[in-house]
Amino acid sequence: AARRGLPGLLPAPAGGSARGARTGVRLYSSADRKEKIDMSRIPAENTRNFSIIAHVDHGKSTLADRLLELTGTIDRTKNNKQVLDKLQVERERGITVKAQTASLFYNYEGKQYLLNLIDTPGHVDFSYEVSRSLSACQGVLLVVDANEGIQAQTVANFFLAFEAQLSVIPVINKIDLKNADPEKVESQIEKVFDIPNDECIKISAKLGTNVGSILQAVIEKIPPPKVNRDNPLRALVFDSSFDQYRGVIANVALFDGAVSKGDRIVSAHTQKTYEVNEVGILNPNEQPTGKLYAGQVGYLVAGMKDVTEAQIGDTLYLHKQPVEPLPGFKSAKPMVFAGMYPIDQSEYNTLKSAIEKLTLNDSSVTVHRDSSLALGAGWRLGFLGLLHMEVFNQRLEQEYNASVILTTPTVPYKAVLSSAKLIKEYRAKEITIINPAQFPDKSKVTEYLEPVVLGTIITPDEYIGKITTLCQTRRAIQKNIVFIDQNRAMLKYLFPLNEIVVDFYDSLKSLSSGYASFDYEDAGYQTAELVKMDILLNGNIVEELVTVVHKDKAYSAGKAICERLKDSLPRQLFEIAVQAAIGSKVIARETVKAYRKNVLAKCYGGDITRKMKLLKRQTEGKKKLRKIGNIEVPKDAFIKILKAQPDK
Ligand SMILES: Nc1nc2c(ncn2[C@@H]2O[C@H](COP(=O)(O)OP(=O)(O)OP(=O)(O)O)[C@@H](O)[C@H]2O)c(=O)[nH]1
Repeated sequence: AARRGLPGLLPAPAGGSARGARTGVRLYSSADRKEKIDMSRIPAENTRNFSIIAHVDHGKSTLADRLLELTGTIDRTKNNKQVLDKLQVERERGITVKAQTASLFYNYEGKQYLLNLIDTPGHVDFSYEVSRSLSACQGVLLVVDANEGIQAQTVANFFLAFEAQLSVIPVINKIDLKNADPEKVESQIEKVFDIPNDECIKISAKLGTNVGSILQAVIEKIPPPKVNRDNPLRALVFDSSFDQYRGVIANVALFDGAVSKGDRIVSAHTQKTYEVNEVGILNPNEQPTGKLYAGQVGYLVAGMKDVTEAQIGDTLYLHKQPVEPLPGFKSAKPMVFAGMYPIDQSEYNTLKSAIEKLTLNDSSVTVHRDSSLALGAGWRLGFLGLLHMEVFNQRLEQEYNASVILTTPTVPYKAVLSSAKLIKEYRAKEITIINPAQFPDKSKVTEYLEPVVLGTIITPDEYIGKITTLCQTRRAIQKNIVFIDQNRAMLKYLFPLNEIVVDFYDSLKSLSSGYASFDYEDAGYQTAELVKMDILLNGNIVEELVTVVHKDKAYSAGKAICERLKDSLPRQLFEIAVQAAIGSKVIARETVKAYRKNVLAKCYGGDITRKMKLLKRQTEGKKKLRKIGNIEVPKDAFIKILKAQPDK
């Protein structure tokens, strides 16, 4: 089953990440050194394709830095920190979002090996990237923190690798920490994953202790890729990005044959033919090699100018030598949908092209055109979780200078229709609702269905009581509980997705002082009593805030949203009624009082320059305002509400 998408983990503030500054990192330029690399000299038997997987913060990127240094790929005299985290958002938030690839050359027992390392993100929202990276690998390093031990995502990632039948090398990291207990972690690994404890490699990625033995294990324990260089080319596009000047850069893993600069290649997906302009390895910067052979992993530029041309999961082959396409990837299943609109409709086309380019690099986002009376023409985007949504939004801003309006995220509900008219309109009896504004009325449906997920929580036993209570308030059903050592338990719960999508992780973290971890996988749908809730300002519906809620929670959710909205709305010249309503029935109300006359008088006070200044500031501010009726709402008022969802 696909594992993905946890919401609510709103990361450390920009720039001030707990892991220290990440700026000033320079990649070692190896352009001269390896210009003439002859890739044919490295047979598939001497190639290893592997990935590092771990729970968030257990040290994947730090280990990757050490492996890059040890193999001379980057200069070890520099203070390298998370070299593979290239995106600005990754450096600011201190998390890996995109999987990156690096080819390492290593001499072992008189032979030269090519070790292709694919770094993967740790956060659950990005586990789609993990499974995609694994399809190009034969083995993984499963990194576990010697102090924290196995966490929910260690389990999830292990099973991704296990299901893909990859060799797993367990690595216990951070043995330098004062409270490290590698023996305890070894026995957890044996108990949960059935891996004999003498197979664990104990290291400190930070200090570099024992990292060399990892390279030996990679060579000895991970099998080389099974490929055939004599067959015609068969290359899997496992990632791609867009460069303004060169067009699409495809990351490829070669399963058969070879590809050279100047070759004519065909995309199995579009059947279009291209000429290869550049081909090479990632070192970790692009390093042209002129040719790549089966078993190798690298990049390729072939004049694909349109973002739709390089589909991730596509197979490339040589012109006139068609092959059976590789299986590709299951497409990602979005867990959270939100509307996205340009702040000003004149920016529609610019935003459209930015979204297209960014979705090429992040193929797990789904995009549908959408429009709204109040917000104009826009899109409805599907994300793997709330953090994923935030990161996408931030990347749009940082990499494309786009600023957008986002609506309240919703999970994909379903409705079984009873109205013949609607069945005809949708040409289906069961429909999926990804836009709360289109939620059909109770009188037109037989039943509503909500998505559910199977959640795994790993926690020290002292928090079990509090966690059980939290899960109950989220309508969860306990499925299982096992102890993974004397004082750590693994709990399994069936959750309605909408109960965990926003803030569950934050609540779990705070009640367990940060010690409990959480991950989940898709578990289908269940019937539910759902209602559509509108939020109104002086009687006008706020399109951004239409939501679907469980009937039993409507009152508390409505009240909390009204309170939050009241706090984030600036006072205006008149009173504002903030209401939550189901149909025509108002279930909660708050009031934002008007400015008092004498405050206004004081403020303007006859001082003309002061008045002008105020007016100027107001016009500048107008650009960031949304008008609902005659009420001016700052754009970030809604975002504040999204982030601080009601504790139901
Ligand atoms: N003491 C100690 N700290 C370590 C060690 N390895 C990593 N760290 C620290 O642990 C933190 C997380 O390390 P990262 O390498 O960024 O972790 P990650 O698993 O790549 O995290 P994501 O990319 O966000 O999934 C950083 O502050 C590292 O400096 C180690 O061996 N010892």
